[in-house]
Formats: sequence, structure tokens, C-alpha cells
Amino acid sequence: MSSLELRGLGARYGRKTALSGLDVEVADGEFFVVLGPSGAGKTTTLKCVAGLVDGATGQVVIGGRDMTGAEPYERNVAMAFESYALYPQRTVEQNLASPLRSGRLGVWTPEQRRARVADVTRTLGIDHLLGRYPRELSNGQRQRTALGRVLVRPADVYLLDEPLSHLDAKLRATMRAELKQLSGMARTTTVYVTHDYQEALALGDRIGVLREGRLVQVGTPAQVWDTPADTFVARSLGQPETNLLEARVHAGLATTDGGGITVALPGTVPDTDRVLLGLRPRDLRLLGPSAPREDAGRELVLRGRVVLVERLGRSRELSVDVSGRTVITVTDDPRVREGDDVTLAVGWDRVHVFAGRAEDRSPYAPRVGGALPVGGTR
Ligand SMILES: Nc1ncnc2c1ncn2[C@@H]1O[C@H](COP(=O)(O)OP(=O)(O)OP(=O)(O)O)[C@@H](O)[C@H]1O
Repeated sequence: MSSLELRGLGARYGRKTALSGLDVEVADGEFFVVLGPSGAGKTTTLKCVAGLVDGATGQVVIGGRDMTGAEPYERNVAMAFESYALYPQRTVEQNLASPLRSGRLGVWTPEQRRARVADVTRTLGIDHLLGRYPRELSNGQRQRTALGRVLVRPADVYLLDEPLSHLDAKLRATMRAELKQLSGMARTTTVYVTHDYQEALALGDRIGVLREGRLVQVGTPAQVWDTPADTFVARSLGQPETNLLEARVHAGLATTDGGGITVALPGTVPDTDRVLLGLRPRDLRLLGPSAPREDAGRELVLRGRVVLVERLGRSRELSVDVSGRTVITVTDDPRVREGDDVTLAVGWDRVHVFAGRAEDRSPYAPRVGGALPVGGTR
């Protein structure tokens, strides 16, 4: 059990900067998720912690000990890569027990080894496969076995690189729940890398959002969900993606282009004439055509016409034309048809205000607050 501290971590591959200025403290026993798109530097972050990147800069501190420059085996971390290797000529049980036989991890009696392997395989749902060989396993079972090989080792820090990526959606959801349980039981400090926001929200005690080698936000799932640092974070979390509506600012009010939607801005908006209003599709409630007029400003109410209905399993994704702007929302109501007039409502604190606009110098506008309770559709 150990905390993990990264101070000013940086890494380059030739002239390419893969990571820069990464600062984060992961508490003892915390499950920390690094979320980011392909190429953001997620794997590189784990490799730096494990001591596998030549020329990495900054410091890695594990359990209060400065490990910068220490050999990988001195760091007592266990890392699982996305592509796993298993010994083909050994059974699942032998594969799992092998790290405990090496002697590096102390002396384990056969009973202790069996107990540890049984613990991990039960949690991973592969305890009925102990006698099988890798070739007799499905891809998902193989991936779980390989993950088991990592988790079976007592380590100060587990480093897990997209361990569920090869599983089908259903198994992924099950495994996610099991992993959560496992981390709860083991309370071993874990850094878990994924590009899947649902995994991040479900598993992370905290999430660090990585973009182009930099951490752009670190917070609890609720913090990054409710107060995304910028439009990149807002759009990284949630499917369908957050609606971003360009608006012009005048006298403390933001009005979307075309004049359809107006909201009052928080005092924190800098001196800018443009903002983006962020609305999560699932935060918008469909009130139906007969809903009463705006209810004394309790929520932002938008009126529009459904232009497209797409099925998403049991629910439906609606594209709604609100005074010339397309707003995406999701509903479970099967009666909604294209051409229907609808009313959407969203809590004021769910109307995110981002300064600037999409084409500004930085493509990502910072969040400056939630809307004030004034406004609506024309
Ligand atoms: N060995 C290498 N040589 C050169 N460039 C590399 C090397 N490994 C990674 N990179 C580059 O460094 C950046 C970060 O890579 P990294 O593998 O850490 O990203 P990632 O977030 O894990 O991506 P993915 O989700 O696709 O695995 C990318 O631009 C990548 O192309």
C-alpha cells in the first residue's frame, strides 16, 4: 500500500513530446483513472511510473520514496498492458501462480499461492477455468486471465492499461462492476487507463483527463461531470456529446445566433463577446407539446421541432430544431415523431457557459460557470 506522486512528469519520443508537466498525487489505496483519446499519452504515463521510458523527466514518488531513476523491478509496481501474454503450455492456474513462484515477491507456500489465485480468479469470474490452457479460452477469458496475472501479485501500485478493451459490451459492464469490487477489497493504489468515459465514471475515485500529454482536469467523477474544465472535457464525457451552442453576449445576456435562446451569464464571464452554451443531451427533459409555459424561471425551457429520431436501443436520440439551432436530446418516450413540436427543460445549473468559441486560438473554451436563472426561447 502506497501513495503515488508525479511531479512535473515529462516524456519525449525523439522530437515528439508525449507528456509534459504532469503533476498529480494519487492517495494510498485510491483508484485513479486516466481518461483520454488515442495518442493523449496514457500508456506513456503508466510506462513512466513503471520506469520504462528512457529520458523521462520529472519525479515519480511511490510511498514517499523518490523512484526517479530506479530500475523497474525496484519500484514494486505491477503493470498490465493492453496486449497480454500468457504461457500457452501452462494452465490458467499455473499462469496465475507463476509470478508468485519467481521468488521476487517473497516465498509463497503452495497453500498461500492457491488461496491468492483462488481469490483473484473468483473475483474475475474465471475460477471454473483453472485447469484450462490459454488456447481453450475465449478472448475475454484470456484477457481476464492476463489481468489476473497482474492482480495476483501484491504490489504497491497497479498500472492497468485498458484491461477491458477486448471484451464485448456486456462482459465489459460485468467486469467493470467486478473490478470496482476488487479495488474496494484490495485497496491497492491503482492507475487505470482508458478512453471509455463510462468506465472512467464507473471506476474512478478520481479521474484525470489527459489531452495531448497534459492533464487538463483532475477531479471526482461528479466534479468532472458537473463542472467540466473546458469544452474538451465536456465533450469527452457523455454520449451523445454535449451540445455546444454559439451565443453573442450583450449586457450580461447570451443570445444564441439567430436569437433563439437567451440566458443570463454568471458574473465570472470575462470580457468577451462570444460564449458557448453547453447542454448535455441527457440533462434535457422532454416535457411534451402540452407543457405549461415557462414556470417562473425554475428551469431553462426550450421550444422546438423534432427533425430527426434515431433509435439507440430502448431510448431514442432526437435532433430538435430550436430557432434554427440543432439541439440533441435523448428520450425513452416511444411516441415522439419527426415533425412534433416539443418542449425541453434543463436546470439552470446544467447550462454550462464556456468563454470564447470553437474557432478561437485554443480550440477548447474554458468553463466559466453555469447560467443564471433568467432566459428561455423566444
Ligand atoms: N515508441 C514510440 N516512438 C515514437 N512515438 C511514440 C512512441 N510511443 C508513443 N509515441 C507517441 O507518443 C504519443 C503518446 O502515446 P501513448 O501511447 O502514450 O498514447 P495513448 O494515450 O496511450 O494512446 P492509445 O489510446 O492509442 O494507446 C502519441 O502521439 C504516440 O504516437
